[in-house]
Amino acid sequence: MEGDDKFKLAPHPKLPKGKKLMLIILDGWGEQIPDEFNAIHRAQTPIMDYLKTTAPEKWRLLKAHGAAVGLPTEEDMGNSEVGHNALGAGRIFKQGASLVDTSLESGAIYEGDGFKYVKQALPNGTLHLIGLLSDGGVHSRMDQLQMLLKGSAKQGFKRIRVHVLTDGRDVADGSSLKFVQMLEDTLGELRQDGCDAQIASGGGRMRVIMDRYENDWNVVKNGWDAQVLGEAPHRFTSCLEALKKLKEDDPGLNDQYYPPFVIVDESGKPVGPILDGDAVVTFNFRADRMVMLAKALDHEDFDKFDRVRYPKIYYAGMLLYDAELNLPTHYLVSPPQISETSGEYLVHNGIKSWVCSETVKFGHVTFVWNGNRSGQFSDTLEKYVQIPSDQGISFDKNPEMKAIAIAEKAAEAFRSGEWDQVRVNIANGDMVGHTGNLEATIVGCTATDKAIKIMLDTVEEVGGVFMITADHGNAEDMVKRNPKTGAPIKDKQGNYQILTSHTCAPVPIAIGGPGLPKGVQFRQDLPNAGLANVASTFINLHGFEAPADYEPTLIEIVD
Ligand SMILES: O=C(O)[C@H](O)COP(=O)(O)O
Ligand SMILES: [Mn+2]
Ligand SMILES: [Mn+2]
Repeated sequence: MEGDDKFKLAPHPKLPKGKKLMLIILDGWGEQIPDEFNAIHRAQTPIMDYLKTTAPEKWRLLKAHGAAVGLPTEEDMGNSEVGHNALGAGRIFKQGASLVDTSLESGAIYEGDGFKYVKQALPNGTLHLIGLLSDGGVHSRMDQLQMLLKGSAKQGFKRIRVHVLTDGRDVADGSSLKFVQMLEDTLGELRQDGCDAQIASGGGRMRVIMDRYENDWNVVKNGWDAQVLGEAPHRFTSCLEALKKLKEDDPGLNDQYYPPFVIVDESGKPVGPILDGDAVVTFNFRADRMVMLAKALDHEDFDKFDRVRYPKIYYAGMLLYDAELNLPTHYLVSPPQISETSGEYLVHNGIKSWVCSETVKFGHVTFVWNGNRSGQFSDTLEKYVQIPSDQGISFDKNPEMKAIAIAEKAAEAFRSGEWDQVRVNIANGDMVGHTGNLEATIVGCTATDKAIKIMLDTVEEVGGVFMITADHGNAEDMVKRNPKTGAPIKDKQGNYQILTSHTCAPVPIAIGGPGLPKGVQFRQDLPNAGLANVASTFINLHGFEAPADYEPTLIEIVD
């Protein structure tokens, strides 16, 4: 691995090689006003508090949303995919959301090979669109779906079926009613123009289709049964009716967790199973929660569950979801090309990395960190360790998650002296934050700080260096706010409206440890720095100059 000139980094003029670095990514941990809805503020976080207050020259904030992570607008909150891409790649790439916008606006999407393939279903095939109904901008966007629907009808599809996944995670719980109404309006317009367009099935994203990293294949099977086979435990004649009735029967039900349902006609027949000769597009641009379905749709050989029927279809993803696996084979828009990421530089310069998270974030700190690239750059210089996440429960039921287990394993790896970089992702702030359960999120954040203590104690013991940062905000704000005043918003019943989503808050970054060379501190001249500035910084701490095209380092060395 060593010796490839393209990746050879110059030694840093001042910083020595050989330092051991503990690199901790807190998922969903932003900086916000310390009020009662800030779960991080409410939690016991003595270590993070200490870092913030005792060494201001080694603590600062970073941008983690909008343009700083390649998203279309400054209103776009950050997310794990764009955050880990920026952290690992050291540069800002236009992300899927922006690329799809451009392609839809110019119409290029209909000229590409992907849509041409889908059109092979014409003249008789139905077009099925499957994806998340939301304007969260994390996995998909409502306005993109509306444009795609209209565009597809113009391209000649006379029969369209939409299989909706309700959100409540990147947007407010309960908002799915609004999105379904918007969708019905668009479908109504298409019907007026002579296109038979309808919703065919639905369900909440966490119970239907959108599992990730093979945590629970049953979630995908639920979707397959409803969307492809037209079979589900619930049958309704309209999607709005489904959402209302199911919530009446179970008032605590969150949009994320609607059970699968199919829409049937007056005779009780499902209106849109997927049949031979049909076209299917999964319209999420983000990959992680579409990969499993894409495998089920694309792979002739598939053994994760019994598909019962495997229709011969023309399937395309909105994006190529996995470039290594070439999955799916057909796609409408090319994903960002992210190469020469920090991990590749590290192995070519002999830096050994040990990387760990629990299942729900494992792919983020490995695959996404490496520019959406599967596998390791080196079998000898890297080790990726996955700790199984709890299955079948929402994370507020066990908000400590695997934080301590990850920390203990990381501490052990660090103490072994075998690894130059020990990199972990601690998931609690994000995964518990998404449940909207404030008390549980507080517990999750307390557990996170305890995990940090375990790792920093080891850094202290071994004489190493640490860097702690986060990928985007979430747990620091658990209430919807008035965008102008910032005041918490109450609903009609007088209850505060829970915020389950990420935020646009900046995230902290802290460096330290007994091994941090004297005089290293954060520069003052980069007030707008963001996550993409982190890679240069840790490359410096390993004793190398960062690649010339990376965003500038955050540190300087004062005498
Ligand atoms: O997929 C999810 O869980 C949310 O939509 C976004 O969260 P993440 O970006 O932290 O994964
Ligand atoms: Mn995240
Ligand atoms: Mn999240």
